[in-house]
Amino acid sequence: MGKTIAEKIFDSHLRDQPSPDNMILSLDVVMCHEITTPIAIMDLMEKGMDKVFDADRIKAVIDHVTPAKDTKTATQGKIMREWARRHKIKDFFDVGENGVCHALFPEKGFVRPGYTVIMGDSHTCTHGAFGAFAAGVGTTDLEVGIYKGVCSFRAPETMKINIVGELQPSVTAKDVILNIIKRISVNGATDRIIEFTGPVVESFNMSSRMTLCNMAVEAGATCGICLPDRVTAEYLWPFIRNDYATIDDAVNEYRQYHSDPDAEYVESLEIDVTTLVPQVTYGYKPDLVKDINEMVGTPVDQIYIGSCTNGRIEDLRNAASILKGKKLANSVRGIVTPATPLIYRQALEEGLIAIFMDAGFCVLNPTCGACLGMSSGVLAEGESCASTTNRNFNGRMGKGGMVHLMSPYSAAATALNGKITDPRDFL
Ligand SMILES: CC(C)[C@H](C(=O)O)[C@@H](O)C(=O)O
Ligand code: SF4
Repeated sequence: MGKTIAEKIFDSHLRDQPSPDNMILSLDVVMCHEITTPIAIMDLMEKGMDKVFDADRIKAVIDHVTPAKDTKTATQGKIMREWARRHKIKDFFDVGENGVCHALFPEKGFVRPGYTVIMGDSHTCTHGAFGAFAAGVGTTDLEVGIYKGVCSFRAPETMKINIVGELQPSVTAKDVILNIIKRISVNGATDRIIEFTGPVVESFNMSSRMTLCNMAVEAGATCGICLPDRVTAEYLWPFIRNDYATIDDAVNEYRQYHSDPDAEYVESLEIDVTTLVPQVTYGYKPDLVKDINEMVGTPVDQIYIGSCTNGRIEDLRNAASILKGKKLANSVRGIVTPATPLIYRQALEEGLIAIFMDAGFCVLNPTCGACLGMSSGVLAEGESCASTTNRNFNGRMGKGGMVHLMSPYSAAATALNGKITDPRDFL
């Protein structure tokens, strides 16, 4: 019987299998940020187990609230910083070099096809865009991962979503994934891996693939995964050029991870995106999604462009293409957060930062901040935000606040009118 990509990755990393549904895998990368890792560090210290399995395989960043906003977040940063120094973790990113983990780590080339990756963060699924198995875990698993470099998973069950058709201008990966979550619901992929396949995914660059995989968890999935191909190899080329004579060699090797034609899936769906229009959420769950035309005119108070979902250069370019030479409405405030320092620099060099500033946006340093309502753009009660992020839970960006998830194109169009606006009006 054939195997899926996830089954192949599990097979190649299997250390032990105490029961059919308890597969202990070796880990290639353990990622850490300052919200969940300090708890694990403190616990390991208390148990006299302050050790890391392999300092080179640990990647750490202070990203959620940075620079620190108060004593609590400053302490979290301090614990991470001291731990990274103590264990000589060289890939540790502190103020000035730090960016949103799921944008920064791919940019550094830390994730490769066939890898196993964990992090104490639910959007770790983003890294599946590289053909890796990447899952968010709780504190106990994180501790074991840091200490021993292994993690226990259930046997993988994969749901295949084949995306076909042709996207219309200003309809993006964000609209595709919002529409998928709408169709399958927030529980549609619970405890499953979503394998995204088909010509639309193949045509996506890594940034769009990351957007797609990023929100797999919003449908309950453990991981989203794309098959690694030439696009993946080209993105990774600066990091793998010493390992392969040519890009073709890398592409050929990556083929070993592709799911076999006779692999078994728990469910297979096909989605034709040809008639898909921009999508927007309207409630407190990411599956409460409407076509944008049904939401047009809904007033908002804030626009937020950033996060691990849509804070990459492509996203800033898309938003800037609509904002260029225009001003945001008087009734709204706009915030843009390039997800990493490199993206920030690129945006500066390309003149995008000037476009945002001329439009009246506040440009922030790379951080999660307002995405999870912790800093830098928290909403007041009763306020709403047009946001390129991934979660619209009640109070997500501030108690009593409402979040409308949408693409950077839609957020930019909405900024100009102060109410939800179809970006196709600006084509
Ligand atoms: C703080 C962290 C644990 C959390 C997560 O796991 O996703 C955050 O990144 C989020 O998006 O809500
Ligand atoms: S940007 Fe938002 S969703 Fe992504 S890791 Fe940070 S808080 Fe979580």
